[in-house]
Amino acid sequence: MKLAILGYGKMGKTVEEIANSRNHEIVYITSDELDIAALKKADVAIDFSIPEAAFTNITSCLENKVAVVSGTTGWLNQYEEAADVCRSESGRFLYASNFSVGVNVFFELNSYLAKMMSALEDYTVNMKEIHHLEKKDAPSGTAISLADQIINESSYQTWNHPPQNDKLSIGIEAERKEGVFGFHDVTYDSAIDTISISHNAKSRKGFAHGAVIAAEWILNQEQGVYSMKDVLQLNTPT
Ligand SMILES: NC(=O)C1=CN([C@@H]2O[C@H](COP(=O)(O)OP(=O)(O)OC[C@H]3O[C@@H](n4cnc5c(N)ncnc54)[C@H](O)[C@@H]3O)[C@@H](O)[C@H]2O)C=CC1
Ligand SMILES: O=C(O)C1=N[C@H](C(=O)O)C[C@H](O)C1
Repeated sequence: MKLAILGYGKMGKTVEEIANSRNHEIVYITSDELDIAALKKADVAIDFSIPEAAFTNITSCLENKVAVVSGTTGWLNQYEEAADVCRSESGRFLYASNFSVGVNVFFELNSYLAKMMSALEDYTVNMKEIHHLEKKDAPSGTAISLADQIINESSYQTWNHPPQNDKLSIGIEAERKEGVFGFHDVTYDSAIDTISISHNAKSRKGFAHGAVIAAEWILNQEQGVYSMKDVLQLNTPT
């Protein structure tokens, strides 16, 4: 596959490593505004840039018939607009707040647990994420996905950060700490006991591996707006 890497920071460099190990050809790397002629040499672009650049990077790919996989967080207020551009350009677009296989299993577990807990009124849910000091956005995209999954399965209506004590809103705590690649915890608490599920990333390799797998997958798809659920086809309980 001919690959473009949009955003050559911590994730862009890890994607390069994984893509090389899977014998893909990297035809374009940028950490700046796109050179469209160079971009058009790629079959698929992988975007791990900054919140301010993600929307333009994604829509430029779609307008130039390059399939695009994005993991940049902090720009999702424009997600529906990007999906509309994908549809009107008959393009291929996949976004994931977290590409690691383990987190995608954790997402399924989170939805399942939320459904089970929704009838148990003695418990309140709260969430915590911890990331490295350079992270620009808070709460993390993954934490927002986890909160949205709980909202879909329960009477919670929204989330807030920093956390407030509110029966209708899920409190999300965010901590920034040297060397943490990504930690997420969902806790249900009552006067009697506590139930917690958590995921801890040991490096950035899982995120980059998932993004390259998604790029390989989207290369063989028809036009559409996709998620990691489509790629992984996890065997989830109903
Ligand atoms: N979905 C997932 O699995 C994961 C998502 N992320 C997200 O990916 C993003 C990048 O993370 P890191 O690599 O850690 O950040 P980073 O700060 O190390 O790298 C971002 C890079 O983008 C570059 N950049 C700035 N303007 C650009 C533009 N117009 N076009 C292309 N690149 C541009 C910056 O110069 C920098 O090199 C963040 O939003 C982060 O939250 C990070 C890890 C996993
Ligand atoms: O910035 C990061 O590093 C990460 N960002 C993503 C997020 O915001 O959820 C995914 C992962 O947790 C690492």
